[in-house]
Amino acid sequence: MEQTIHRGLDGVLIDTSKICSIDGLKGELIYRGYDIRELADKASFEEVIYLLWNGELPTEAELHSFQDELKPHFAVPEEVLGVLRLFPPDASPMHALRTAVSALAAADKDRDGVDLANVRRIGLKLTAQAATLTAALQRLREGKDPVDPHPELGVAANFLYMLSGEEPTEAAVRVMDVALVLHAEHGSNASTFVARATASTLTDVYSAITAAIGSLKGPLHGGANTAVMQMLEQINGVEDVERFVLDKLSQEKARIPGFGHRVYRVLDPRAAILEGVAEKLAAESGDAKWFEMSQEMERVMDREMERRGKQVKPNVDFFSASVYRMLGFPADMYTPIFAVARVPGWMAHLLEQYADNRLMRPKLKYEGPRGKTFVPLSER
Ligand SMILES: CC(=O)SCCNC(=O)CCNC(=O)[C@H](O)C(C)(C)COP(=O)(O)OP(=O)(O)OC[C@H]1O[C@@H](n2cnc3c(N)ncnc32)[C@H](O)[C@@H]1OP(=O)(O)O
Ligand SMILES: O=C([O-])CC(=O)C(=O)O
Repeated sequence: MEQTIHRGLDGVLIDTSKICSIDGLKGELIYRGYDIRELADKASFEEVIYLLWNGELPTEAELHSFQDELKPHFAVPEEVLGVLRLFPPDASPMHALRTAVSALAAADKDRDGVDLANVRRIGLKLTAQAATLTAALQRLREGKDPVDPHPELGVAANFLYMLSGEEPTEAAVRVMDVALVLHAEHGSNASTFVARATASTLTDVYSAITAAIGSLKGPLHGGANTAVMQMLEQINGVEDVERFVLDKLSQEKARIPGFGHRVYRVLDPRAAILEGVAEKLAAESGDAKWFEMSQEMERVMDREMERRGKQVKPNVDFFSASVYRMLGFPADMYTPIFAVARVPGWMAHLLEQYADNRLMRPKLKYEGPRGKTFVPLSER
């Protein structure tokens, strides 16, 4: 029987889900019924985590009790901080984060349980500890000791606190919160699919999240935010953007990081929000260089893609790069920060997967040889 091949699983529905809806033609992103624009404007990261895991926004009392549940989980065992020290400074921080998250299983007696209460407990732990590990990693790369988590702060504020050792301003926490909310969830993207496929064997949460971090690292996925800043750093100001883009596009199979998306044919709504955040930060800081270069690149790409008849617009990784730059983060830390934001999204999908599991096992169309005669080793 002739079977259709969907390379890259393009357009393939693998299951039903109640978590996230994306309309790539309208540029619409919805978490559990709420438009991302409204959530980015009005909700904290913790409210969004609660929403993703429970299907409803929390009441004030529910939010406080959720925050209280999360706070004790930030501390990371000393041995796991030691895992971060194993990596040389020039290794991608995603290798260190992935390995340390995997090592967190060592200190967890109930590391294998996939009943929903245990999955949720590990979800709280990984949400808090991904932030701690990412901040600690950056401190170690700067030759400084990690800062213990603040017992009273949530994810955005604690992350900034553990980076600098100082309580962050309300404005910085708000920008961080918006970035975390925007990156928290995006349907069956590559890393979430990997998390769900891994969990579908009924293996543990640590294995699924470790696999997802490995998938997020790639330059076609979360790794693109680092690649965007590394690209901007190669360009000599706004005047040089057009030359750079045209040079790049003249190369075969060239991809400009931060542009294009498997689902969006119009502007990614998260990119539009981050563009606004970047513009505001540029005006406040007086350092508009990265924002202006990004805007010029968007203009040149719009013109060139339209000329080529392609619908390729900025994605979430494009303007997050200049936002993170203005918050003072080094380029290669952008993808670990994406992972911190995405852990709760992955966890929402693991809760859904474990609640009603079916082993994921697609097929490949075999096109190799058949009927070969085995020749003994001594005669080959
Ligand atoms: C959080 C996230 O994961 S968001 C995505 C982050 N990734 C990036 O920013 C990396 C750069 N972008 C890309 O490589 C791609 O756009 C992807 C991988 C994200 C999506 O790829 P696909 O859905 O497979 O689209 P595909 O690669 O088929 O592109 C369609 C056309 O647009 C063009 N195109 C797509 N993205 C780009 C880009 N970034 N730069 C230049 N041209 C592009 C391609 O040349 C292609 O044309 P062709 O059919 O003539 O070859
Ligand atoms: O949905 C995708 O393919 C990639 C993406 O934007 C995300 O994971 O945020």
